[in-house]
Amino acid sequence: MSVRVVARIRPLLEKELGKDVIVRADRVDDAKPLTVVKIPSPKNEAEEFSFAFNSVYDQSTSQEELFTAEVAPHIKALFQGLDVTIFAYGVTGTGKTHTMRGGLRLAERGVIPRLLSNVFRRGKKMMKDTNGETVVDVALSYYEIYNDKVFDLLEPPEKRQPAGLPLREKEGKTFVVGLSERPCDDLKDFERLYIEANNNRVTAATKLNAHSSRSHAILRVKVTQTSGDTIRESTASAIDLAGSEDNRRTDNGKERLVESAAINKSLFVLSQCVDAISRGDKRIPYRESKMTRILSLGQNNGITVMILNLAPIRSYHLDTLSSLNVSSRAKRIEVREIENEIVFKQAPRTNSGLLGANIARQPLRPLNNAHNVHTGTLAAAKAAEKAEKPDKPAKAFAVFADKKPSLSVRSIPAPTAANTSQPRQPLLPKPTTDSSIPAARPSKLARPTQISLLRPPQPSSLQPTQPQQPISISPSQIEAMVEKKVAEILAARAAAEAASNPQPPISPTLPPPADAEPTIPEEVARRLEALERRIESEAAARADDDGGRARAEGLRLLLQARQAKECGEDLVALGCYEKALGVFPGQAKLVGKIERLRAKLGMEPLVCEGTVKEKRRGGSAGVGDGDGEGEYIDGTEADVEDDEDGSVKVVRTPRKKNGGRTRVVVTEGEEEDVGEESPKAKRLLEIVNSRDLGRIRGLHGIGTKKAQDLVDHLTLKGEGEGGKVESLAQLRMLPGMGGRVVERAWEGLAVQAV
Ligand SMILES: Nc1ncnc2c1ncn2[C@@H]1O[C@H](COP(=O)(O)OP(=O)(O)OP(=O)(O)O)[C@@H](O)[C@H]1O
Repeated sequence: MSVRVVARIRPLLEKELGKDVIVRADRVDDAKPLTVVKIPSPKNEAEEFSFAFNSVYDQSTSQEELFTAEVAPHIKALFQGLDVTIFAYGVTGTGKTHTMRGGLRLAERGVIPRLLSNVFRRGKKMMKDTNGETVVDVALSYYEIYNDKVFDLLEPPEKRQPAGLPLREKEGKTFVVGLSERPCDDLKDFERLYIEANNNRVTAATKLNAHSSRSHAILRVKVTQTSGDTIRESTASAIDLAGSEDNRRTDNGKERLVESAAINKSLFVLSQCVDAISRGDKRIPYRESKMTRILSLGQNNGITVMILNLAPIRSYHLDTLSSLNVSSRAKRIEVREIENEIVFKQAPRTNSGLLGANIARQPLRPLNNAHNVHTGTLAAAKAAEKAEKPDKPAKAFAVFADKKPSLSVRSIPAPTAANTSQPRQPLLPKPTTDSSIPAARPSKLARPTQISLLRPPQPSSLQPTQPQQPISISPSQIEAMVEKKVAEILAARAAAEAASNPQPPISPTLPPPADAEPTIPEEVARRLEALERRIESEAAARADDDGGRARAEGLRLLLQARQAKECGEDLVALGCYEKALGVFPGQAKLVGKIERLRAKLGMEPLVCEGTVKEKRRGGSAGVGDGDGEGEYIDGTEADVEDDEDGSVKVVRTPRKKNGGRTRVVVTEGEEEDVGEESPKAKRLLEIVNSRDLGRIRGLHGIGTKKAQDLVDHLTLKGEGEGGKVESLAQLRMLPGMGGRVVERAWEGLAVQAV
């Protein structure tokens, strides 16, 4: 379930030679490999955003290098029964298809043909090594998701049903019903099938890419190992996602626009899923698109590698930023899992084969090893046996999930074996908002796995409590907290010993310590250790580019809001805007957008001072949710314009005396209007309260009848009973008005005022 995220910057295409290159790969220090992507701020060239990944591949990276580093090491795991998913993500024309499929020449072949070649080679070797006792079969399925419909690419297009193939969830996995599967004996077989199938895939020329994929293509390679009466099955999925695109840049016609809307929507849902997972939301919106259902990012068992494809030039600037933001969040899913996965309660099948120099991956959870083993086999029986014993120590998956890091007993869910009917477990959050954690954080693999069992924690650098909090505490505070935690742990141990309780006081799900040494129980030690690393890396990241990160986050939210608006997802857009306001507090245009959306959705107006106070209604996501995303950008106030032309402008003004937090649009008597927007609001109310038919009729969107009704209503009521309208909210409640009418009238005033 770990997600490894790597970025690949493609070289300049011939037509791009001489263009302005703005994306570059970098390293955290000279001795380290490339792990950072740098890109200037869209507004201020002098300022650079940094995004850290598990690995970064620059323009010079060959197909072979990428494959060898990122895919080849997982083939062993595939044969150990783990599912492997590799997917390419990025804006249209950035090299996803090149990465996954590649060219026909040997050196140009992409991940997919190389994967198949390796699978066949390994399968043959296995059969040879076991003198034919183990038989390895490979079968392929290949399908596309086009306009949110699933079509089998191994079937001729004329056989397609317009509605496409349905999806079903079974045993925690998503299946395409009626998908064909073809046995495939060797590379030749594969190439024939694959080339033929690709001809069935929908592609078209757009302005940005002569052969743009208009669908998401999913190749599934099923590896079945039969050995005596045991069968082990695992699947490698290679996914070439269609690229997100800005229709303003692609000159798309009607058909392309429909495709594009479907592509953008599904990619938007994917980014929402990534966000929801990284926030630790209970509800992950997988089901909102077929692609996300199938990808099941973070829900699927096994290994997932996300390859972010990037174009290096300026014309992709905002799109590049947007995909950098999404993917760097996806990386967080992996980071959190790395921290949670070191649990060795059962004898694991080691993944030593994954210990390549480039692999910063965790040993997989032991029970993952039972994945894809058919019931009836020895391994499956063993897995089932384990699953049936809830009292057995299980994977401490929720290390960061417990709000209270006290030493209390936590019940730990029984592990999930693959291909069982376990419902999907919502992922637990890694509560950092960081989008640029230094990728050089040490791999857990590099650490001795027993260390946390035997080694007392080092108090000076551990962070003991409140893992959900953003890291904003000083080193001395950390130290004090650590001292306290360690004291607590020791006290608990002493109490337990005094009570002659042979069990460690922390968690009865853990075995007693190997000796009577005052060691910290494994789970706590592990937790502290993980926190220590997190604090180190986050502090480093924070020191590195605190403000830049916050701004990048703000921009990402604005871009996301815009995308959501385009998809008609007003509620989602509102949530994003409100969060962005947390980053760019008091920003007038942003407040205007929020107000209009709230009015449109029939919600109360925003009440805001500096950062927005949450005022949820109708499920809207608010800001200030304590995840640190609403942090004020230190030292400057950003004035952000999310223009209708799709660009996002960031204008910085000197910090104001009150901390740069402008009070804005306040209604309903909570505070008088003091923000920039207030003149408009006041002016609107003044016109309404004048009861002057002519003036009211002059308001945008208010015709003669509405104006007359309004005047009649106000005249009928005495001042105390609503004869005077005090706020926009009150105005919305009047007969014939409503959110949309008020919004339009207000918008009209805004236009006049400029
Ligand atoms: N690493 C690379 N080396 C050389 N050429 C590349 C590389 N990556 C991409 N290209 C070229 O860039 C162009 C666009 O690449 P590709 O079609 O793979 O983009 P894409 O992301 O799949 O686009 P879409 O989403 O529109 O399908 C192609 O001409 C491809 O050959």
